[in-house]
Amino acid sequence: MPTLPRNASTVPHAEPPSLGVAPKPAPTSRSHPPTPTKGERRSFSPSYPPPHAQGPEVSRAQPPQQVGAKRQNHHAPPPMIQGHPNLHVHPPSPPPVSPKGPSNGSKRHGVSPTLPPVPPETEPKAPSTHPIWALPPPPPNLDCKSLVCPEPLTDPPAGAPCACVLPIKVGIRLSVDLYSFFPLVSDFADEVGSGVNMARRQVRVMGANVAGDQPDKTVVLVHLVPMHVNFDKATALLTFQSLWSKKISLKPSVFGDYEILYVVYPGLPPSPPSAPAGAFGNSRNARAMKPLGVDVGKPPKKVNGSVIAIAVLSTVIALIICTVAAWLLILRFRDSDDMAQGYPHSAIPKISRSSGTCNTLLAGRRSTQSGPSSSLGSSMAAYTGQAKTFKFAEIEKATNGFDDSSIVGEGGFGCVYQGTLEDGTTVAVKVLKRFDGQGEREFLAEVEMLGRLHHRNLVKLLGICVEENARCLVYELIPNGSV
Ligand SMILES: Nc1ncnc2c1ncn2[C@@H]1O[C@H](COP(=O)(O)OP(=O)(O)OP(=O)(O)O)[C@@H](O)[C@H]1O
Repeated sequence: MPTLPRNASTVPHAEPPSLGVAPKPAPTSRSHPPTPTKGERRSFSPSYPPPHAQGPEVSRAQPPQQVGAKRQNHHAPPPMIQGHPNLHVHPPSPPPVSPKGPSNGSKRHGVSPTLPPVPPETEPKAPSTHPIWALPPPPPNLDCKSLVCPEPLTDPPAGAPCACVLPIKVGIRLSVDLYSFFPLVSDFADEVGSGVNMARRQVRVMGANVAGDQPDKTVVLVHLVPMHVNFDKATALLTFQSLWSKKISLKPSVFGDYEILYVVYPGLPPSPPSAPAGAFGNSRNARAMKPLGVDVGKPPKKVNGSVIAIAVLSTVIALIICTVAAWLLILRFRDSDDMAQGYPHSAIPKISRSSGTCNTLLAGRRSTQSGPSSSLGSSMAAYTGQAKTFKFAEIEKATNGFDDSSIVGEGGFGCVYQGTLEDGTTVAVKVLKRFDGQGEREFLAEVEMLGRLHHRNLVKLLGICVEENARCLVYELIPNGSV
């Protein structure tokens, strides 16, 4: 941003170039608005609406940071170089080197671009910075004649209550030279006002200057004045955003491309803002700025909900598949184990005698098939004792269908039933309750032992019953007592 002179000491005491208009002494009274010559009015004064109408208001230029007690009044002195109260406003000298040249302005306004520059006064040497050229003041607000507003306050816009107001200060760099800008002040104020949604009378073009070392550009100082004492926070922020997001539609064909330099108001973010995207692009300094800090890398990416759902679903399905596979394996091993024992698990019906204390596992299969089971086949085939092999049906009939009333006792082998064979022989029938390897071994051991041993103190084994799902030992019945 070009350096704008803050006070008279920074302003060169240079005689503005002569434009063929004789300087006039500055009026000293507020009641004397500037009376530029015909040529001046045509060339450099923005058009103003009537004092109380909506329209642009232009007053003395003040640099954005200037804080002082300078009086700003509606009847400002005629345009002058800031700090030179006795000098009339003259249009700035043509830029020393301008691609466009002052021909635009002169063509438009009849000002000769070839006017020879007037040598500067002998006093201080002009600094490299250009002075702010104050623009003609706005028409007086007749309602607030006695109002005196110290910096940074300023007079209210026409139609507003008579109270000093605090303006938003805006710096804008236009891609037109200073000569070309002055006659466009009114249009410029119109477009700024519409860009920030403010009434025309709230926009004051305070001054303009050549943009530093860019003679073909112009820095314009604009005050946006509130209708009341202050802008509310929302309005100020909205204006701030509108400006930085370049919502002002300045005609490129007239003003060229423009650049916001600063927007200053209490409570607003610093200028240029850092939050909005592209805001740095408006600042040459900010472009190269990079905040110091630790690069912690990219923040973790937010996980999509559908991804989580898919992951959970996949896990559940995998768990189900594993469970089913494990269950099938278990079943397979159990079946193979049963097969190894000769008893297909599914083929062993369980008959639970709920009544009585004897929990007997019986073969429920009422098969007519007789003969040893597959697992005992070889062992029973080797049995050469005198015990008879009974059919299951015979044992079942003898015990009245293994009726609970026939139970005479229960041991480790199983339940013992008493029964009567067809030939009238009373017998005690032990029914094997364990259909596992141990039960089978016990069964065989007892059969082997009792088949070979005969003693008066040993109960006599009359026979056995070995069918697919039944293992029974048939003894002579010992009446009246425990054996
Ligand atoms: N031949 C039999 N005559 C009458 N009752 C019997 C006969 N054999 C067994 N019992 C009855 O059945 C009960 C259990 O007999 P079992 O031989 O099974 O008993 P245990 O010898 O105690 O058992 P384990 O089979 O563990 O040796 C006996 O206490 C008896 O009351």
